[in-house]
Amino acid sequence: MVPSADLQKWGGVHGNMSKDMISMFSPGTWIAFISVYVFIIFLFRKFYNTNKSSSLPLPPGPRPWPIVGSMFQIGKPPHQYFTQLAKKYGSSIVHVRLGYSPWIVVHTPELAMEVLKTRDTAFAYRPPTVFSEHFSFGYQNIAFRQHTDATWRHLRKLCATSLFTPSSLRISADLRQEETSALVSTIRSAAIKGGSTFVLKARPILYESNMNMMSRIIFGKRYFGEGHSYGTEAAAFRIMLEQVVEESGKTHLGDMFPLLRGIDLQGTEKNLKEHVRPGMEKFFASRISERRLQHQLDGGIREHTDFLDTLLSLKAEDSLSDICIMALLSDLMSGGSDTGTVTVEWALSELIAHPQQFLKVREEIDSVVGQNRMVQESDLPYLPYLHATIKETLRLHPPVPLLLPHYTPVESHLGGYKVPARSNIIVNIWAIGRDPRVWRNPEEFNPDRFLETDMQFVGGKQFQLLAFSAGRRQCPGYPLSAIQVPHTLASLIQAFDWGPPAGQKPEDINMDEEMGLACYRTVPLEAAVSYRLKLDL
Ligand code: HEM
Repeated sequence: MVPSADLQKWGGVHGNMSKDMISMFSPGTWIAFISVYVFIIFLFRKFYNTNKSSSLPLPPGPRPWPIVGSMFQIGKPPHQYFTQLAKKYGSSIVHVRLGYSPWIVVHTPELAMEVLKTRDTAFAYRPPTVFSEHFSFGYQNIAFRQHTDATWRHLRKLCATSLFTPSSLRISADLRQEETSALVSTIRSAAIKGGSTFVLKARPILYESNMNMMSRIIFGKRYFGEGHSYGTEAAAFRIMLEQVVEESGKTHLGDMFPLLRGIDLQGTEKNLKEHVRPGMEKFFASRISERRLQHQLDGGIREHTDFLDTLLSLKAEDSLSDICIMALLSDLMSGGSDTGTVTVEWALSELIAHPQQFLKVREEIDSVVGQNRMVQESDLPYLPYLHATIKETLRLHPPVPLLLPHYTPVESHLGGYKVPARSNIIVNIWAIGRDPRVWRNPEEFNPDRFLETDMQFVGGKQFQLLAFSAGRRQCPGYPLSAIQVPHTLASLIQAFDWGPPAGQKPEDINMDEEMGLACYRTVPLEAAVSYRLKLDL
């Protein structure tokens, strides 16, 4: 059963009932009522509760303050805070209470396997949250729908069999190549104009390129940079993105105190309900209706050129409601936006900080592709060191370091400890990626370690390298990222020399992290960049 509905119903029922009930009874009747209620619960727990996990202890963790729990102790970024807690309590599983919400955080491949594989069915739920409810149009998307829901399985299957198949990805190969070439050409113009002292602020330009690529793959339009021609529509798109990023970073009291949900003391839910969600709905509904019109004008002969075409042309038995299509579109846009951007930004940062490894990637590309043509997606299978570099980057800097929260609506157990009902189950993949018991010299950036093993991101065989997660909730966008991220990185390394800005040394590159929609560099990357290929490429 989806727990969200229950929680909201309880909040609503309490909210509506309390006034009438209070005036109906005298204080004495109330005290008697509460005493009987507590006594019945005590008897029930003592004699009828056969749940074995109840007798287990909770995992160790900070002693929670009354009511607020450890809300005010949680440090930033949270993955580093949890890692410190695990060290402090000498335990690979810890328990932290935030308000009334229990969080169970695991820090080893073995416990990750228990969450994501062995007991996947028990822990693949998602917690109901204020943001996820509105962002997903009422839990209609993949990321926040419960895995027990048949439509969730249908949506995941659609991704695997229609959107991210090798043949559908081949269809979008040309547009990815165009966007990567546009990225190279924009940086080249800026570098030539800027001369020998040119310093590139990498993140905005990587972000715009990534968003253009995603929006073209998904609904055939680009909204950033030169050559986009959708004035107000592009503005609406950007506003929508900004709002989603801002809202996703907010703490909602209703998530930690479910009974406060209806009151919305901070007014944050009102904003989501009245501005953010309608803005998203308007934007995506317009894309759907204009495409339907286009299909009518084309007389049904339009080929499936992007995801939206595919989603609107599904057979009757597979077809989706408009609200579900909108939720899926927002899922795919947000899933693929910052994750790809930060991966390339972190990879460039590490390579600038490690010039020897940079030269190794460069030499590999030059020897396979040469310097007379741009690297293409078809070259990727012949660039093992490039892939090892991306694995090493994602080991140290997973864009989603705690995965999305998993959840259990009922009491359970994990690693020999009790897991209370309605707990968030968190897999700290950042900690696993830096654990000396799992990796030799874990803090060292050394892509060579992946040349010695055949460790893959997906496949469910190992639980050390979990940037795309595993099991039921494993990232469905992996097949796209597995092409797009290495291709973008290879193109940038092939076309440009990269180094720290004048006056800085490679070892000065700051690697501090902060959390937003993904895990970013605290100081966005700035690099000295110069073009190295022929100008007519
Ligand atoms: C470097 C790129 C990416 C990384 C590192 C990444 C990582 C992740 C992670 C860690 C999760 C959470 C899994 C869990 O909770 O166990 C996830 C979920 C998801 N990702 Fe990705 N992702 C990437 C790219 C993409 C792309 C390109 C798309 C779509 C176009 C996408 C769509 C999704 C969706 C829809 C989910 C929710 C799955 C579910 O809850 O069933 N991701 N991703």
